[in-house]
Amino acid sequence: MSALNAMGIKKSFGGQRVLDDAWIDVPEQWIVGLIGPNGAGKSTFLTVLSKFIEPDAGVITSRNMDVTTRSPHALSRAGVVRTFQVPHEFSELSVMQNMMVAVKNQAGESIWQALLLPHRVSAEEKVIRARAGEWLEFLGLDHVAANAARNLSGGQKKLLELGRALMTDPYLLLLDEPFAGVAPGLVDTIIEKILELQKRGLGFLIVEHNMDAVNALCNTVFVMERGRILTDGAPQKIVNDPRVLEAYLGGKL
Ligand SMILES: Nc1ncnc2c1ncn2[C@@H]1O[C@H](COP(=O)(O)OP(=O)(O)OP(=O)(O)O)[C@@H](O)[C@H]1O
Repeated sequence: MSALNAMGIKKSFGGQRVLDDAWIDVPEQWIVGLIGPNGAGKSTFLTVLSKFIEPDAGVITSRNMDVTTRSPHALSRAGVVRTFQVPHEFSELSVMQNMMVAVKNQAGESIWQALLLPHRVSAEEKVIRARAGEWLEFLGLDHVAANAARNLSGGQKKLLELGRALMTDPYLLLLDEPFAGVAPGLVDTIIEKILELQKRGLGFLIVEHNMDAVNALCNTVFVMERGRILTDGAPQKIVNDPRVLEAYLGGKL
C-alpha cells in the first residue's frame, strides 16, 4: 500500500504547463526524494499533492483512498501533512505555544483559549502540553520552549516546523526544502531526526537541492524536469544517470 500515489497530474498557470503528466509513488514508511533543476515544478507538485492547489487532471490516492478532491485540511486530518520552504510559525508565540496550537481536531481551538486565559487549563490541554514537550525534547528544542519563535535560528525554525507537523500525528510528511538556510551542523541533526521518525513508522516525501542530504536519507528519488518525471530510482543510480546530469545546468549535481 502506498502512503501517497499520484498519476497523470497536470497543472497550468495562465497557459503555461507547469506539471505535465507528473506522477509519484511513496510506499509506506519510505523516504522519497523529489529533485530537479530550478523551475522544474517540484514545489508546485508538492503544493498539488498537499491539495493547496487543485490539479487540472490526474488522480491522487493515499492508503488506497482517493484524495484528489479533498481539502488540505481534510488531508492533514487524515495524516498527510506538508511543511513549507519558509516556515509558517507564529513569530510572537513561544515555541511551546506554536507546538500546542498545531494540534488537529477541536483541541486546537481550545488551545488558543488556554493561551489567552492561562488559568483555565483543561486536562486535555495538559496532555497536549506534555506531548509537545516530548516532541521538543526529541527535536532538541526543549531548552528554547519558552522563547518567542521569532528568535530561533533558521535551522531551529525548520525543526519547529517539523515539530508542529508531528503534533498532528501524521503518517506521511511532505517536506519542502527542509535543509534550505540551515547551518551545516543542524543539517546532520535534521537528517538524524528524520531517520529516527522513519524507524517510528513515518514516511516522507522531500523536495530538496542538498544532494548529500538526499543521499543520506532517501530510499528512492524522483527526478523532475519541465513538469515531468524524467526518471526514478536509488540515489546512487540517479546521480550517475547522464540524462539527470544533462537536466541540470552545467551537467553537474
Ligand atoms: N501560482 C503560480 N502562477 C504562475 N506560475 C507559477 C505559479 N507557481 C509556479 N509557477 C511557475 O511554475 C514553474 C515551476 O515552479 P516551481 O516553484 O514549482 O519549481 P521548483 O522546481 O520548485 O523550483 P525551485 O527548485 O527553484 O524551487 C515556474 O516557472 C514558476 O514560475
